[in-house]
Order: sequence, then structure tokens, then C-alpha cells
Amino acid sequence: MTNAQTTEISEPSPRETIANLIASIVSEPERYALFFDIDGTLLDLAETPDAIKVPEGLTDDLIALSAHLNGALALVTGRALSYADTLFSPHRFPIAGLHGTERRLLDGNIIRAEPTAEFLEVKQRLATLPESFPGVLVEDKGAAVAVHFRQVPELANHVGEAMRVAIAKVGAGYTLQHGKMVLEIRPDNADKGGALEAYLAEPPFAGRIPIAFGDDVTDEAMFKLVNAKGGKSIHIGAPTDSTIARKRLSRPQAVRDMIASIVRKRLY
Ligand SMILES: O=P(O)(O)OC[C@H]1O[C@H](O[C@H]2O[C@H](CO)[C@@H](O)[C@H](O)[C@H]2O)[C@H](O)[C@@H](O)[C@@H]1O
Repeated sequence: MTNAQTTEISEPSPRETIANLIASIVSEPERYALFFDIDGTLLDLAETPDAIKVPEGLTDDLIALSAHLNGALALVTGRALSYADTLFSPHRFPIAGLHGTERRLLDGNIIRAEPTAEFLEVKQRLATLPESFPGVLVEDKGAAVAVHFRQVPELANHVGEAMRVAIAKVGAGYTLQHGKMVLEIRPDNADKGGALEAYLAEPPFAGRIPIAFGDDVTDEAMFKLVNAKGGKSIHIGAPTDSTIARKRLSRPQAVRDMIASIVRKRLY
């Protein structure tokens, strides 16, 4: 699906520009709730899952932005919640992990689907996939498993076939999640849209206009929910990317610049 409605917000537009979105968040923080995807949105993509870098200053800027919004800032990621926590340690943001299928509540408790015996067995078998397909990387995320082929794109079809067989064996309660150079098996109890909806039902998010930033297929569920609620959906990527988001930023650096700009402006 080509998105003819996506507008480049880094360039002036008659309706809304990145500058006036920043100005609104600076002057009326109580109106907005911000939701950020991590890989490809806050952070630049890397060759392997563990090679990502959190740029200096980003955690402090996110903490300041969160304080400005009275805490209405959440990370909604495909990463395991526990891993995402380590990226921004020691601060603990509200986080929904594994594509929205696990979520930390206000009281600190985490809701998550318990892995089935079938899933655990299949995960164990998938761990041996690199023996047959060198270069393929298996990421064990606890209640989900990702198989990456970024370093061996020529093996995409083989990974696809292996994952179709795997998901059939896992059976009920799981779904095959597509992503950037990756295929994952994750619980089907929720998605990123469901996670946003749950956040928007509780303080400090309730009653606010959602603004969601994301770059990947899994973020489309967030954009759908945000669009339905009259919020702002912002896709990170090229104008030709397929998305239902209504705004665009070109790359993670532009997201980080936007965050830094809000944080600096609110000080004056
Ligand atoms: O929802 P996100 O926060 O964007 O997480 C999506 C997946 O991100 C990671 O994989 C992606 O980023 C890697 C590091 O840059 C890259 O090597 C890989 O090709 C990308 O698919 C993460 O490893 C996955 O578990 C997340 O689901």
C-alpha cells in the first residue's frame, strides 16, 4: 500500500510543521502523550541486535521530556521489556515489550503471556538454525523468538520457510511477526495498538492526545489506533515506505533532534 497522505514534516507545510508540533508540546504538555518505538526510531539500526548504541544524552533528554509531560511518555517496542530497561538504565520508563504483548503496569507488575510447552520446544529447535544456515542469528527474547537474516539476506526465503514450519508447530496463542530483516514468533494476546490503548486508559496517559513514532510493520497497529483517536502518527523512513502514518521523519536522528528541541525550548 503506498501512502499518498504521508507528509514530510521536516519541510514547511500549510497545515502543520514539525516546528509547530514541537511548539504545541512545549506550551501545552498536559494535552499530549508520546509513544516511541526503539529500533529504527529512537536508535539507529545496527547489523546485529546487540550492536545498537544509545547516543549520549538521549536517556537524559527522554527523562526530561517525560517529566515535562508529567510522565506521559512510554516506549513500545519489539524488544523484551527487560532488555529495553537495560538500554535506559537506571531510569525505568513505562514500557510495553515484545510488540505490546508484555507491559509494565503503574504498580510495577508486568502482564505477560506465559510461554506454552510447544513454543519452548520450537524455540529450542530454532536455536540450532544457524548450524544449517550460517549467518542467521537467533534472538531468544523469553516469551518470543526472533530469527534475523540482516547479515545473510540471500537466506530470507529459507528463514521464511523455517519460520512457517515453526509457527505451525507452535500452534494456538502465537503469531508470525514480520520486521526489518527478521521474522519472529510472538504471543498473539496483543499488539502495539493494544498496548497504546491500555496506556491511554490509565493515568498519566488518560485523556491526552497520543503521538506515536515508529518505523516498522509492527508500528502500524499503533498508527491505526492513534489515527482513530485523532492523534499524530509519525513514520520514520522514506516517502515511498508503505505506512498508514500521516506524518514522516526521515531517520532516528530527526526524532532525537525533535526530542532535544522540545527539552531545550521548555527551559526558556
Ligand atoms: O519495535 P522495535 O523497538 O523497533 O523492535 C523491533 C525489533 O528490533 C530489533 O531488530 C531490529 O533492529 C536490529 C538492531 O538494529 C537489527 O539488527 C535488526 O535487523 C532489526 O530487525 C530486535 O532485535 C528485535 O527483537 C525487535 O523485535
